[in-house]
Amino acid sequence: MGNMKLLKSSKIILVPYPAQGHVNPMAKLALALLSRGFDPVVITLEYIHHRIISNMDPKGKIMCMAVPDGLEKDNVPSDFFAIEKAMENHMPNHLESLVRQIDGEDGAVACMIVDLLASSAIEVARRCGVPVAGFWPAMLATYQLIAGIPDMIRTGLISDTGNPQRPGPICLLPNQPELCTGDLPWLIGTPAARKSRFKFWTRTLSRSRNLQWLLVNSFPEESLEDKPHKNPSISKNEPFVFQVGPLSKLATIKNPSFWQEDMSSLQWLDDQKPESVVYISFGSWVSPIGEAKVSSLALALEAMRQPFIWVLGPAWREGLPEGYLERVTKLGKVVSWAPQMEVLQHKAVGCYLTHCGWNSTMEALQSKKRLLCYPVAGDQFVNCAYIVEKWKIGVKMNGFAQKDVEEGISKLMNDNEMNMRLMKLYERTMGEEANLRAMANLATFFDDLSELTNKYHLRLAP
Ligand SMILES: O=c1ccn([C@@H]2O[C@H](COP(=O)(O)OP(=O)(O)O[C@H]3O[C@H](CO)[C@@H](O)[C@H](O)[C@H]3O)[C@@H](O)[C@H]2O)c(=O)[nH]1
Repeated sequence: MGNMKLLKSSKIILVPYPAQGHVNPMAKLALALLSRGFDPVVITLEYIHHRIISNMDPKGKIMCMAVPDGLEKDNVPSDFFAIEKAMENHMPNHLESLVRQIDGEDGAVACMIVDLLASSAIEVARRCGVPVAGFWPAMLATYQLIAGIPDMIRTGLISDTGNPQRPGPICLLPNQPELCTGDLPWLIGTPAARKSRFKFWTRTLSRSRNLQWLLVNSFPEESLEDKPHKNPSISKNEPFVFQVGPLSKLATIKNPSFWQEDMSSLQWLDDQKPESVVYISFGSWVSPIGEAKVSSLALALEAMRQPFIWVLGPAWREGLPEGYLERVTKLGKVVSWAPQMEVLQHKAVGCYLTHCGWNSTMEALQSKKRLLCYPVAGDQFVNCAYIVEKWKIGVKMNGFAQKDVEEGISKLMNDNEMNMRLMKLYERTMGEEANLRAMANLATFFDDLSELTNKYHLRLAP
């Protein structure tokens, strides 16, 4: 009897990193778990918990819990290092008590799924004796870049503090776009900031090395192997990779938005001509691109009489020329936060000027919209290389002078074959067959997990 009860461990704890582009795919994974009969519990830092709790879809089905973050009330960290501090110094002990409490005496937790960027939670799972899988919310190619750090140091491409020693190129796998050392995701900000980010990644890597599984939010076709596999380029002590995405297509629910979506965007779009509008958003996470660029883009759109809908948070608006918003009321719409998926699906939107965040990229593909790429930081340069060079469903912007914007839009809209490529890529990555493959990968993970958890609990049972 004891065993019977123990085998019923059905809770799966999910720990996302607290950024919109990380919480969204994790919520979709939670839904997929729910539909397989598990009870997902999403645990986030307090300040994020309060924002997503009322937007978590379907209501009441996915349990959300908070851990204290050590932040003053209403103090929302927007800075990478402030979040790192909260996740490293504050979260682990609180998370550990919470996990032990949920797990109870009979081991109710089947496993924890932890975003690799929240890697302190991997150690918590290990301390609690709970099986743990890693989650990578982006392309497998960007994970491979991080996992390749020891090799890059060994071959002298980068120093042991992550500093590029020569321009590149970096070879990932055959038939992949060529990258240069400038594309490495930790090269953001001052030399000291770059070093700290590099440290963050080496620590992430050392904690995730011995994971048994890694779930990746990308489509099986992205790499050479469709089935769950060990990373071909790296040593045997690596997790099994399960490509279970893109989760934006696999589980269709509304994103648990951190901010209120401006729904008037959709009515405004209803009044525009088909494919006439540029949607502009740089995601939730990158630092402002600077007042000069915002101003230049704003003036270019106005001079071109180019209809637009532009997501601009308060910190970004300072770059707008004086009186701009009043001047362009008919031409464009500036919002603080948009219902992005609905906007992208709207027939009035012709293309998307994007920072190339992975979720935005997948949502654009799902909506079959072409991309004007302006990568800013992190994995966005790699994503951009795939969009422009490998898949050819977008063009890269070099700047925001009127000439650049005109050239970008006209290249995009006059390329008659781009639509065809979009359709084909959509089919290959999100069509019925692709979905079945991603589901099958997810199912293999579940099988693996239940085999392990059964053994695990049987072993614990007297
Ligand atoms: O007005 C808006 C703007 C964005 N979104 C949503 O916010 C998410 C943004 O995700 P993403 O495009 O991945 O951008 P970030 O939030 O900036 O994501 C971070 O995390 C991603 C996954 O690791 C990385 O690929 C990015 O480079 C990194 O900046 C998407 O689901 C959008 O639909 C909205 O709902 N409304």
